[in-house]
Amino acid sequence: MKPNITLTTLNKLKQQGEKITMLTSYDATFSHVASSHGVEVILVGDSLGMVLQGHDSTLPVSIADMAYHTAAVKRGNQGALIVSDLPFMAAATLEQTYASCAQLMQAGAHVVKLEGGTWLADTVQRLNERGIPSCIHLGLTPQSVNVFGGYKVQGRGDAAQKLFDDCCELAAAGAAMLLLECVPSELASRISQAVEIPVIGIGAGPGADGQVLVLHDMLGLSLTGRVPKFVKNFMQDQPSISSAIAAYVKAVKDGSFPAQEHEFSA
Ligand SMILES: Nc1nc(=O)c2c([nH]1)NC[C@@H]1CN(c3ccc(C(=O)N[C@@H](CCC(=O)O)C(=O)O)cc3)CN21
Ligand SMILES: CC(C)C(=O)C(=O)O
Ligand SMILES: [Mg+2]
Repeated sequence: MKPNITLTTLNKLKQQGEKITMLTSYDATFSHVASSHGVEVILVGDSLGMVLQGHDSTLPVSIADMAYHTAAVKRGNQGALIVSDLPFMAAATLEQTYASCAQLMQAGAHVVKLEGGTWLADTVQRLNERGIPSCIHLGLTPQSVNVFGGYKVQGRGDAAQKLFDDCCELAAAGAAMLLLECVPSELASRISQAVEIPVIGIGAGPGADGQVLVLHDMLGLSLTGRVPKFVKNFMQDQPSISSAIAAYVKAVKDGSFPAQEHEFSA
């Protein structure tokens, strides 16, 4: 039996320069497969609103949905660290944030993930005091798609320094992890080198400390036929789902994923 993955494990991997692998999963069976094929972090993502529920954004997902899927993931998990998304408006006030986090942690999450910037610094500190480590998701935060006016690359031009400063401030406030989505590779590298905590990227280039993809995307399954640039179909050259997930882990570990074709420039 391998020991369970904890934040200590992830910090050690970063220090040793070994890439961290993260993959979304929403049920017991896929969590069993992912965790037993070397995926260190399972993300119960609110992307389930799109890939499981068929919505055109993540906004309709409820805290009850997230708790339900987190509980299922926990039952299949073989030692991975479970990170669960706080869905849209589940952290609008501090009281609500506590109640939402309690539901996710009691369902089986080890870490909660919140979308946002420095305005979360106080929340991060208060959650730590209450025994809840947090991962802060910055860059393209899909719950703000209506503010952005589409799923667009973030952190270009003048926005780069602001994003860098936000990441440093959240790390100093005590965030356990950062997740950067759709940002230029150079910026993600610079942030990963500047903070001590693990930085996971999706569409953030090879310089992040780890990578994440949506399970359905890397299995080549799409409802719309339009996949983001950062996605690679790992089923292409593999005979089974298990071997596709193993190939993803290997490609992240050996640095062959993400390749240049999956990156965004400044
Ligand atoms: N299946 C799935 N995969 C995901 O990665 C994902 C979800 N769902 N749902 C929640 C968010 C939404 N995400 C998205 C969706 C679209 C793009 C996209 O089309 N990006 C453009 C970049 C446009 C630009 O250049 O500014 C691309 O070409 O990839 C990116 C992230 C990531 N997340
Ligand atoms: C795309 C990843 C990072 C996510 O937040 C999700 O799956 O919900
Ligand atoms: Mg999400």
